[in-house]
Amino acid sequence: MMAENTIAAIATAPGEAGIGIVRLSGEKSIHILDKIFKPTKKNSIRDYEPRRITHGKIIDPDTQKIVDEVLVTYMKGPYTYTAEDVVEINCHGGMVPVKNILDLVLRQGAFMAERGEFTKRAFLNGRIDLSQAEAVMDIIKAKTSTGFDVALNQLEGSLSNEVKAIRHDLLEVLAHITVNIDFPDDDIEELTYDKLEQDSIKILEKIDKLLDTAHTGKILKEGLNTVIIGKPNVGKSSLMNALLKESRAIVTDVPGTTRDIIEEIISVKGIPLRITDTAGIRETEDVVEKIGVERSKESFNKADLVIFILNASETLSIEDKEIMDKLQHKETIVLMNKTDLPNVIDLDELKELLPGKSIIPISVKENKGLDLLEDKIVNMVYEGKVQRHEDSLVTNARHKRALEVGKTSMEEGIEAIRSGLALDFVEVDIKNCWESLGEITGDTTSEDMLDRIFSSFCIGK
Ligand SMILES: Nc1nc2c(c(=O)[nH]1)N(C=O)[C@@H](CNc1ccc(C(=O)N[C@@H](CCC(=O)O)C(=O)O)cc1)CN2
Ligand SMILES: Nc1nc2c(ncn2[C@@H]2O[C@H](COP(=O)(O)OP(=O)(O)OP(=O)(O)O)[C@@H](O)[C@H]2O)c(=O)[nH]1
Repeated sequence: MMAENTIAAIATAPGEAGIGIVRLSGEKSIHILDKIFKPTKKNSIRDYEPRRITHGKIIDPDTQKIVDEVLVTYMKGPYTYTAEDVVEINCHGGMVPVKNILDLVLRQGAFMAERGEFTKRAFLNGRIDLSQAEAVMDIIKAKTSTGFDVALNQLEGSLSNEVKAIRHDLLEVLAHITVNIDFPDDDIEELTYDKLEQDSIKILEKIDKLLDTAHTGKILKEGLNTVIIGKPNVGKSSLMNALLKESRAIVTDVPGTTRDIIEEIISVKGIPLRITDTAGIRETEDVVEKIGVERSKESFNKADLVIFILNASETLSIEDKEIMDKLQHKETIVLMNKTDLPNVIDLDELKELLPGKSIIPISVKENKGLDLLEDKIVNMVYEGKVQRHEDSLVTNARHKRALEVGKTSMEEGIEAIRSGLALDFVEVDIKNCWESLGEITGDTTSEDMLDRIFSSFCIGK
């Protein structure tokens, strides 16, 4: 099933680089290449076997000007990334060669690929399912190697296989029901309802098991929004630096903002902590005012985790207590820093002020207690539910919703079975569940939804 248009896009990131790649996919790929490529050793690209890289020059057929010296590969469908004919032109890196070659192939009849269109074609042509296509994007966007592992796992079909297995079970139940609707028999019916209930409960349990991985999966993929809070001089920056040093972290300035919101991503045993901080606020002396500043308020409200730092060598101040008041409904880890100095904080009083919060004594200066902090974060994230990150199968909010909707249908189905409702009612619920789960693999996903999903991809993917 070939799409009509041959599409083209720059596949590599913009900017200075060793090599840049322009990729084409579709029936006319080779035809277009033929018009603009002059191989060094042969007369035509067709003289070469597919999947062999070929040296030559891209020449503008209108002006006969050399556009660049390149290596090209053509791959014959259907055994390619998109399952269509694919051509990749490896030119010199940098903005000019890729842009000129893209312009040239567009002039020769290729269409500019939409975001995610190569991967969309791989999906539409049946090479991968929807959750695998989404995994490609997660791979590109991964911020830690654990996040990457989870996405690669999904690309390999870990989630798809689970979902397919559940949908298979659902079909069996549906077949069972159909037989009973078509050949109703009172004697068998008693038995059937019992078996039906058991089978349905088993399916529900499988859905629940998948849903249990969603909490961890989301964090591994998107990171834990974290705010470090504490009055001036308690050691916030020191803690950040200490964590950064241990994590070989990826530091990013979020582009498009006025430099004042800085987000740093720290990897704590593979868990990405997205630490947002507002640079300007650091200069304000007044802690209450700090929290009052709109932006820090926002990041505080949004935070999944608050790390609150106290200075163990100073008695609790009003500022400390004002921060504590705001922590009640927040997942918080309390750090008593500077424990290398004489401790003057009354631990019992502190525990009373911070009911239910974990309090960890540390000394950033002497590098003590940081491992306890890291362990605490790891435990919080995994919640004792998922043991290894490989088991985090659900990482995507869309998949989670589909599972939740499927779960509700299944629960309604079981309820209908228990109330002894007619099989037609049960059938509807189970069918609904089957359809919801099909949205994960893309079997029952609407056109609109597909457009929405792929439009969030990178250009050239
Ligand atoms: N140059 C280049 N590098 C790349 C990609 C690419 O498209 N081009 N990829 C893009 O993301 C990734 C590799 N992913 C790919 C996945 C499947 C196929 C593919 O041709 N699959 C066929 C044939 C397999 C075979 O028989 O050898 C298939 O599954 O039918 C190619 C690349 C990473 N590196
Ligand atoms: N003795 C001791 N000093 C520490 C420790 N951690 C940090 N400090 C020192 O405390 C001072 C303040 O540390 P910072 O990390 O700048 O504190 P901060 O909370 O970021 O300060 P502000 O940016 O003003 O809010 C520095 O001189 C650090 O060297 C510790 O565990 N023990």
